[in-house]
Amino acid sequence: MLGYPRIGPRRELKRALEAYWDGRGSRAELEAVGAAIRERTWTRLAELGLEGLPSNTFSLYDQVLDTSVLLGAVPERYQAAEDPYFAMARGTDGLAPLRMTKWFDTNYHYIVPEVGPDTAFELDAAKPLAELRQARELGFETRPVVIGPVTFLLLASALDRLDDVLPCYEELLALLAAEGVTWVQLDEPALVADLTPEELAAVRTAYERLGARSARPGLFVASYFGHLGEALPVLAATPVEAIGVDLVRGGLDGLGALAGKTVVAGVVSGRDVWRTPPERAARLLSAVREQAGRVVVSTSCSLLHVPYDVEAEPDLDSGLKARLAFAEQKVAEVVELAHTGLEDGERVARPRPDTGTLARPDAGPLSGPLSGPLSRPPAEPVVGGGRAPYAVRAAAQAAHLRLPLLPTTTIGSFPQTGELREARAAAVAGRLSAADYERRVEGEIERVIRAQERLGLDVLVHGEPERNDMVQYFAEHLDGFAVTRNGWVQSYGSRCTRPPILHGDVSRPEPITVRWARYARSLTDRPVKGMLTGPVTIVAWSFARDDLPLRDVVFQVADAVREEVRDLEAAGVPIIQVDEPALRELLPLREAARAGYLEWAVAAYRRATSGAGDRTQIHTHLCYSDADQILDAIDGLDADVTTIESARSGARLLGSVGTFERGLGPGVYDIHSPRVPGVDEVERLLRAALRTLPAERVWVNPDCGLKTRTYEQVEAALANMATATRRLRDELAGAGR
Ligand SMILES: Nc1nc2c(c(=O)[nH]1)N[C@@H](CNc1ccc(C(=O)N[C@@H](CCC(=O)N[C@@H](CCC(=O)N[C@@H](CCC(=O)O)C(=O)O)C(=O)O)C(=O)O)cc1)CN2
Ligand code: MET
Ligand SMILES: [Zn+2]
Repeated sequence: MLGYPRIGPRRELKRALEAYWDGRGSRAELEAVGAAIRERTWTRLAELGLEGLPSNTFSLYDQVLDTSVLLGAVPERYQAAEDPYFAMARGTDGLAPLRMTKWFDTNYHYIVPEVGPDTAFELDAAKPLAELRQARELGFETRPVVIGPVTFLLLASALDRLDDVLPCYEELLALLAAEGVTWVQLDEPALVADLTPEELAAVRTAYERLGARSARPGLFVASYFGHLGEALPVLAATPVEAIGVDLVRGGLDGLGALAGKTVVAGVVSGRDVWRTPPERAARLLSAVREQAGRVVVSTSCSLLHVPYDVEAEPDLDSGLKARLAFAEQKVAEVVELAHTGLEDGERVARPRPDTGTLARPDAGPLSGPLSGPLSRPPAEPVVGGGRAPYAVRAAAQAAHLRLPLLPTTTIGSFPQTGELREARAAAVAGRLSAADYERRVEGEIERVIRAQERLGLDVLVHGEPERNDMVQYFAEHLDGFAVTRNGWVQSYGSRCTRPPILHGDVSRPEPITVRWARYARSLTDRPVKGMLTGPVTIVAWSFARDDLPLRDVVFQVADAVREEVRDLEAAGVPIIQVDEPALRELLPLREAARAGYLEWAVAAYRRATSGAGDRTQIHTHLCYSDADQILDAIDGLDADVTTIESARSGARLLGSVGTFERGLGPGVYDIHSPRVPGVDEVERLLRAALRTLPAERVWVNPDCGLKTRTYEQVEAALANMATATRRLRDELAGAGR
């Protein structure tokens, strides 16, 4: 398999990281936890019978950041920091972190490499060598995994530096060869997107050159998240010995070009939690064997994107559980398929390993997630929606809400304190009664409302204290979803989610958020906005059934959200925010499929929101910096106000949203970093926004929700945000507005 979860089966790494960051633990303690996780992983994989064990798939924060360090791309300004690695990842008091963004179409986030014309690449192979040696001491021979040069430079937007970076890779190959390493895995997921002729030429140059070295391990170039397309024949013509293909998403086209190569056949999906239908896998493996020199059975991508172990889920329905495979089960499938997985039933002449207790549950034949016609017919699109044109709505809302110029607001969540999480854990375990838990939530809502009043914010939120997560919470209250107890998947750094499992038809048995919105409203005279997660995001951050088109699944969720919007409005909530931070995430990696996706994704959002009256102000929130590509779609959502991440990339974003005709809140506070932005900094970002947008339509808000921050940080940052806003308001008033 191409990579493995590394947060630890009980999130040991998360705890160790957070202890280190808070000064409760030492760097040595953190390293020891990492070493223990790696040891456990190799031991387990070997027990499962996996033959090709990878190393260097562990990371203390992110594998792309590790690659920046490997290649010496550590910007000067971080070099003097006490811990440059975490300074790049998270920032320090005086230093903003590097940008963070989504890893292809996943909910994993990587640290964007900063490579300029002057970046002096210099190999620092300490990490891969240390992992290799640790594995050896434990008796395991491993295949080091590093991100390949083309993907690394494409992520850095610096492909022009290829000639300068290749010597580092050459040196790495020589070092690994000297260590006696026989294979190295170079990850090149960027090759499954549309590539320009220059980019294809870079693939050729890179692998011709690396392949030409005499003292080197075998080169295994791993592609994933789609089909290699035009890059396939290019790669095939280079001397690399092995090529990994994602047969779950990519299919068999063009594999004839790989005749002399080892094909690492990704037949077990690393992107879902369903067991692999054995007939489908066998068919694929047989087809590959006819075309390729040698076939290696593998996962379609790293297993980083799935939880560790189905067996850690005592509460899951046994019928559902029997259909599920997490990382351990998927590795067991790979091993099983390698021994029996050919269509003609021919056995590979190798002894079968003892998979012990980790063999699949005996639940009858493997099949897809669902069998039988369980579903409602696909929903009919809601045509046009019931809402008046924006100008009409805006006037109705202005009269109703009476907001000042440059209204201030937040994105929804307030800090999830330790006490709150403990109370929720106690309630789940039955140690705290439902009534007591609800009182705790109400207490927290009151605290959040009072804090916002004190800070002088204009549109208040209730703070989302009742939510463990913006997707899991809704999944827990909708039929058709199951949630896990330990199914954690890393999202970034120490932050994890438990993606719900969407296995059946979706419906909303009763209102979900209304009682909390009502309670919040009862505490204040200021407008409070209701807070919902949008249908695309709920599905994107769950593991969705794959027996229905994604569009139909999203529409089912949209109908449930629509009911909730209606109920909030009926309860008198004047502003309703429906978040779609994952709208961009599901954008197909290839251009040809994008318009089709955006059309139904936007239709789903409108279906969810268009039941609201004109006087109800609909907000949406998106948080990624590269919104440029989908601006028309964001516009198509037809939300009255859009709040969007921009603190770290303001200028670029503002350049493209200048034409946006409704309310817009470009984020002025980067909430992903513990750093508190100063008044001047916020003011500068606001001034930049006011240069491109008319003041009447500008909102003032952070980049995203505040749940990962502390109250101390949040209150200081929001106070600065409010002060900067007042300065600009006064200035605009003085200028005769
Ligand atoms: N699903 C999802 N994807 C997203 C985001 C998001 O908010 N949700 N935001 C963007 C960035 N990604 C993020 C992902 C996770 C978190 C995050 O804060 N995760 C929390 C866990 C959230 C959660 O499920 N909390 C539960 C469980 C908390 C917990 O750990 N409880 C303890 C016990 C209590 C304690 O002692 O603290 C335990 O179970 O052991 C709860 O609050 O109930 C974390 O890693 O710390 C933030 C952003 C993009 N993708
Ligand atoms: C990842 S987008 C988060 C939006 C959500 N309303 C929050 O504030 O947490
Ligand atoms: Zn957000």
